[in-house]
Amino acid sequence: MSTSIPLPGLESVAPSDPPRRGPSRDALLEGLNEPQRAAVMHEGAPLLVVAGAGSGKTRVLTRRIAWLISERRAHPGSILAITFTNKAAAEMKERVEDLVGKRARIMWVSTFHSACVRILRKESDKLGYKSNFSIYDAADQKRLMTLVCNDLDLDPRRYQPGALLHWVSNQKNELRDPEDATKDARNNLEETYAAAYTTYQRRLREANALDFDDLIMATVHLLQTFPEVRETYRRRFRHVLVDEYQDTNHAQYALIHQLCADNPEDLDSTEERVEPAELMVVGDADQSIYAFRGANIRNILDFEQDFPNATSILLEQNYRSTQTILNAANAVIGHNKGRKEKRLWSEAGDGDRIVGYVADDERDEARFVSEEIDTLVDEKAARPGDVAIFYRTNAQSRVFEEVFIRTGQPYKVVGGVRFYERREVRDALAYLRMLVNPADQVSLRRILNTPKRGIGDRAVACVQALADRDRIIFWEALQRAEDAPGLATRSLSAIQAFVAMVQELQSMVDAGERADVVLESVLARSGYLTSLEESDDPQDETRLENLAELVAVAREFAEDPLAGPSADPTDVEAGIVAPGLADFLERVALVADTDQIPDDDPDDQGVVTLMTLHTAKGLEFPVVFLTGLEDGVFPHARALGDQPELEEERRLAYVGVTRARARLYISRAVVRSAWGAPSHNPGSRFLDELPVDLVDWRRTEAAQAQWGRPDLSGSAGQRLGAPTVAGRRNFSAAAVRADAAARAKPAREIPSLEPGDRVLHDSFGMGTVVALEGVAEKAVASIDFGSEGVKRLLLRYAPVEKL
Ligand SMILES: Nc1ncnc2c1ncn2[C@@H]1O[C@H](COP(=O)(O)OP(=O)(O)OP(=O)(O)O)[C@@H](O)[C@H]1O
Ligand SMILES: [Mg+2]
Repeated sequence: MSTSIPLPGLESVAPSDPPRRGPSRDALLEGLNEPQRAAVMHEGAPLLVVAGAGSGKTRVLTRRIAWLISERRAHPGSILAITFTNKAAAEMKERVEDLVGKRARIMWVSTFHSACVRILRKESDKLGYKSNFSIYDAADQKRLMTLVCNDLDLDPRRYQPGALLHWVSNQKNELRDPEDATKDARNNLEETYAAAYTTYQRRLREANALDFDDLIMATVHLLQTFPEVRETYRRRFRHVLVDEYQDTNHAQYALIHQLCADNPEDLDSTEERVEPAELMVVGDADQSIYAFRGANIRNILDFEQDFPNATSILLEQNYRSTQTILNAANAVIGHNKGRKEKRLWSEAGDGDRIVGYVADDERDEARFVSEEIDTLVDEKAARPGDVAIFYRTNAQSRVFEEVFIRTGQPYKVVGGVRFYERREVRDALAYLRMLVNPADQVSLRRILNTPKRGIGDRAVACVQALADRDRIIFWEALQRAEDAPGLATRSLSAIQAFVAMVQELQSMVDAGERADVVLESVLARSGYLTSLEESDDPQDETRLENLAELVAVAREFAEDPLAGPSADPTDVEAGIVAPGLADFLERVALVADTDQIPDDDPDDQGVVTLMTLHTAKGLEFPVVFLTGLEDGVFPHARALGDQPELEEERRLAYVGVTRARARLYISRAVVRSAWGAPSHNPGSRFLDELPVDLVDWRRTEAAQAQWGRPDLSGSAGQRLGAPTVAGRRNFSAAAVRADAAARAKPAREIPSLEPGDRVLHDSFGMGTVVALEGVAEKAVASIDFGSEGVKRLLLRYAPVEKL
C-alpha cells in the first residue's frame, strides 16, 4: 500500500499488508495537517496533544480511533475513548463508524461516568453493591443529604445540604473516603462535615445507590483494591484516548493512571505484567473551566512528568474561526499569567468585525439579539440553527426566552430546568427506579403517595418504625405493613394495594418487558395519568405532554439494538443482550446538559440555542452572541477580587469567543434587574482587553446615556413606516419603546453628509466622515473622532453638525 503524502520518518508506520476492505490510508489522513497526521499515526509512548481552541484536537482523536481500527488492526473492543458529554461520544462514534463501518460500534466511547458505570455493573459485587444499583443525581443527593441532616440533628441554619454536598463532592474527587475525611478533620466544623459524609455514604449504600462522584471513586478503588480486576481491564483496553483532558479531576486522572501507567504502584511483582495501553490525551489548558468541580489544570501541565517518555504534539492552526475572532480570543487570554503562550492563526481570513452593543437593560439586550437574528435570517446570512446565545448563569436565559416567545422565534435552552428535572418526569423515573431496585428509598418514598393514595406521613413513620425495629429495608417493611405498630386500618389497606401494584409491575420487569411498555403500565396502573387528566391546572396539560415524550424516549431506546450501555460489547456482538429497563434508567441518569442540543437536520432551519458558557465547551456555531459582559455578571461577582477565579473566568471568555466560526456579537446591559433590584454594572473588564479595532460598536454607553436609545434596527424602521425586516414578527413592545425614546428626544434634522466631510459632535468633538449607509431616517454615518475612535451614528438622533 502506498501513500500519496510523503511523511518523512513515518513511513515505517505503513503496514506491509495485503489489500483489504475499509477506508484507504489516504482517506483516513485526508483533511489533516502535518502535526495532526503525526498525532493520528503516533505509536507507542503516551501522547499529549496540546493546542488552542478549534485546532482540530477532537478531529484528530476521532481519526486516530479510525486509524487504530483500520490501519493498526486494533480490535474495536480494545478501544476506550473518553469525551466530555454523551452527545460528544455519540457524535464521535458516528464519525468513526462512517470511516470504518459498523464494527466500530462496540468500542467504548463515552464519558468517564458512563465508562465507570459499565465497569461497576459488572464488578459491583466486589464492592458490596448489587449490580442493579441506582445512580443518584443532584436532586436525589439533596434529598438524601437532608435526611442525613435530620439523622444527625444538624442545625439547618449552619449546615445546608448544598454546602455539605459540595464538600463531600470535593472529597470524592480527591479520592478521600469518609475515614480519610474523619481522620483529617481539624476542627469541629470539619468533624461535623466528615460525620455527615459518613452517614451519607452509609445511607447510599443501604439504598444500593451511588452518586455521580462515587461512580469514579468506586471504580478507582475497585482497580486499586483488586489488581486482578485491574489487569483484566488493562489487558482489554489497549488504546485509551481522552478528550478535554484539561478538565479531568484527580479521581479521573487516577483512573487513567490505573489503566495506562507503566507501573501502577501496587502491582504485585509476582503477577504477570501487562504492557500498558497506548494513551493519547488532548486538551487546552486555556480552556480549563471546571476547577469548581475539582478539575485540576495540573493534570495537563504535568502530563510529561506523570507519564515519563511521553511525546507532545502542538497544533497551532485553527480551522474554526476567522482571524478577527482569533485575535480577540488571543488578546483576552493573553492577560492570564503563567500560561504557555500559543498563537492561534487561521487561513479563514479576517472576516467580519465583532459587533458590540451596549443595551439599556437586559430586555433591551435580548431585543437587540432577537432583531439581529431576524436580520441575519432575512438576509440569508444564517439559519436560526446556526445561532447560539451564551450567558454566564442559567438565570439569564429567562429574558431571552420571553422575547423569543413573544416574537415566535423557536429556541432551545440547554441546561436550566431540564426535561429530566421536571417533576412529572422525575416521578415517572422514580417509579421505574424503585421497580428495578426496591432498596432505593429515595425513589420509593417519592412515589409512595404520588398520586395521593392515602399513605400519609404518619403511616410512613409507622412503617419506618417497623423497618428500624426489625432491621429490614423500607420496602420489606411495606410488604409486612400489617406488623407495623400503630398503623391505621385505612392506611394499611392503602399500603397493601400499593404493594400489590408494585409487585405486579415488578413481574413485568422480571419478565424482561421493554422499558416503554413498563413505563406505560406504571403511568396507567399508578393512577398518575388519571390524576393529571382530571386536574384543571393548565400546567398538568404540559405534564401529560412531557410524559408522552418520556414514553417516546423509552420506545426509541427499546428499539435501538445497541442501546444497552451496560451490555458487554461482546454480548452485543453475539446478539445476546437486549436493552432492558435498567439500561434505560442508566442512560437517562447519565444524560448531560449538552445532550439536549437538537440534532442537525439539513432541511430544518433549526432553532436558536441558548446555553451557559460552561455548556458550550467543545461546540462550534457560525454565529455566537456573548451576552451579559458586565463586571459582576461575567466575570462573576465572586471572582472579582480573586486572581485565580478571575483567570478561570477569563478562560471561560476564551471558550466563549472561540466557539464562533464567522460572526461574534458581544453585548452588555447598563442596568440589569435580573436579581430583583436593578443594579448598575460597569462593562466587563474582558471588553477592555479586546483590541479596539476588532469591534464595531453599534451602540456605546456614551450614545446611550446621552441620547436615550438611537435604534438602528428594524423596530424603529417599522415605526417610521420604513420596510420592516421581519414583518411577520410582532414588534409592538419594541415599537412602543422606540416611541418612548423618540418622545424623549425629538428627531433632528438629518444633515446631508459625504465621506470626507468634517463634522462637530456635541460630545465627541471634531470628526471626519468615513462611510455612510442607509438613507433618510435610517442614514448612519461612521465618523472618525480621532482619539475617541470611529463611531457609527444614526444621523436622525446624533448631535452632529456639518462644518
Ligand atoms: N486539517 C483540517 N482541515 C480542515 N478542517 C479542520 C482540520 N482540522 C480540524 N478542522 C475543523 O475545525 C473545526 C475545529 O475542530 P475541532 O472541533 O476538532 O477542534 P478542537 O481543537 O477540538 O476545538 P476545541 O478546543 O474547541 O474542543 C472543526 O469544524 C473541524 O472539522
Ligand atoms: Mg474539541
